[in-house]
Amino acid sequence: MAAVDASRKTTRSEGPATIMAIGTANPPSLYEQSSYPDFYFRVTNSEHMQELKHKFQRICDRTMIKRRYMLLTEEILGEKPGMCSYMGTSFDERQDIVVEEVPRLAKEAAAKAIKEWGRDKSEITHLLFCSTSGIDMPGADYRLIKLLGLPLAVNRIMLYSQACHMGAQMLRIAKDIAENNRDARVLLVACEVNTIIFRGPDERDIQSLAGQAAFADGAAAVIVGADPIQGVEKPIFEIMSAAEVTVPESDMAVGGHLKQVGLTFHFMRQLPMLIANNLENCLREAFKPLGITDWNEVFWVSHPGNWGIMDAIEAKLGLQQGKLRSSRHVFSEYGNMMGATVLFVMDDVRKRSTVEERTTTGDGLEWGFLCAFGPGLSIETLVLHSVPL
Ligand SMILES: CC(C)(COP(=O)(O)OP(=O)(O)OC[C@H]1O[C@@H](n2cnc3c(N)ncnc32)[C@H](O)[C@@H]1OP(=O)(O)O)[C@@H](O)C(=O)NCCC(=O)NCCSC(=O)CC(=O)O
Repeated sequence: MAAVDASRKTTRSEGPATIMAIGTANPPSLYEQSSYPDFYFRVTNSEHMQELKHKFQRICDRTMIKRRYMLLTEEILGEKPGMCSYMGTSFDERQDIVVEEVPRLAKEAAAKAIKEWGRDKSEITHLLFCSTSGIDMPGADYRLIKLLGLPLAVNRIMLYSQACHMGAQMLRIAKDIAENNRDARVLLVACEVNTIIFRGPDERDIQSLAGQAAFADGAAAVIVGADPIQGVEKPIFEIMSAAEVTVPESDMAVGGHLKQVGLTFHFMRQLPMLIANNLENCLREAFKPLGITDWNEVFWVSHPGNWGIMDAIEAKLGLQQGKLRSSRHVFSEYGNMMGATVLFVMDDVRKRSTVEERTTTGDGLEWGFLCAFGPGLSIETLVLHSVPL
């Protein structure tokens, strides 16, 4: 028994899982939201639907997004008529793109994270990859290993088709791996290429139009490990705890279905209130061990969802203006990149903290709350600990 105890002790980490590097990437084509309706109605041959175009313009304006990146261009779409119609059979057209492009964009983000980490890529022990697009065998994780030249001994996990809470879920899984495997170094990647969701307009499907107005492409990569090597690895945040809750009877709140026509998308108008009403319990549970009950005492790393969701969270929880500054900034500059978005927000919080000469990586505060929500309704939460700057 003593030998088992000793062995368990030596195979586990001493300190908490620590975020050591973050890299992000977007495809080159940048779309200004103000002119996106012109692009969208032109490429989908829908200029005759002027009333719907005006509604789409209103929806685009209401998102508060300024610009977004998208892999798709007029040239690519010109060769993909199925994708430009509302419900044309188009699965193969989409797959041909995303199977190649998801690992390619992921590689860009991962290479930046590895560079910041400062150690050799051969010392990555685990790879966690999530994407809403590009289901394939072997998967995008396997392609990424080859593109990056990682050792074939890397332990891989690939999760497809789950959407916006997955970046946070990857952090939860990475925490368990890092703390249960001494010296593990986990590369986690969330990569979203919304080619799978692009489709032409239809006046009976405003929820799909809202998706066309908000979703965007991006990849984020994070390196997580415990007991950082002093002088080599630089901690950004420590992960103190992680949890997921599923809100009962809320499977219709937001979701999608992968079909021959690509990924369909729906969301309820009540989504902002549903999220805000359920977040306080998550906060209470997460911060109970620390005795924190004032949500302005912590820094915030929240998946934006949409502008109304952020407004509802601020109002319901009495957050001071500016608590969701990074979430609003990322949403307006990049749109909703599903699972990757919350990792962009985390990157923005630590970079802004440096630029604004704060005392810690978390806006000058010690403890932070990371949250993301997606189909289920699934709410992922993490408690983060900042480090001094
Ligand atoms: C579409 C929105 C801009 C609407 O914002 P507001 O409700 O504040 O604005 P608004 O009321 O003026 O609505 C603008 C127009 O859209 C219409 N409209 C809005 N929501 C609708 C809905 N659910 N069903 C049908 N119509 C809808 C309104 O009637 C209005 O039309 P009219 O102008 O004719 O009166 C916003 O919801 C948004 O940014 N959505 C992006 C997509 C989204 O929410 N994704 C979920 C993220 S959750 C997430 O990230 C998790 C995940 O996806 O997994």
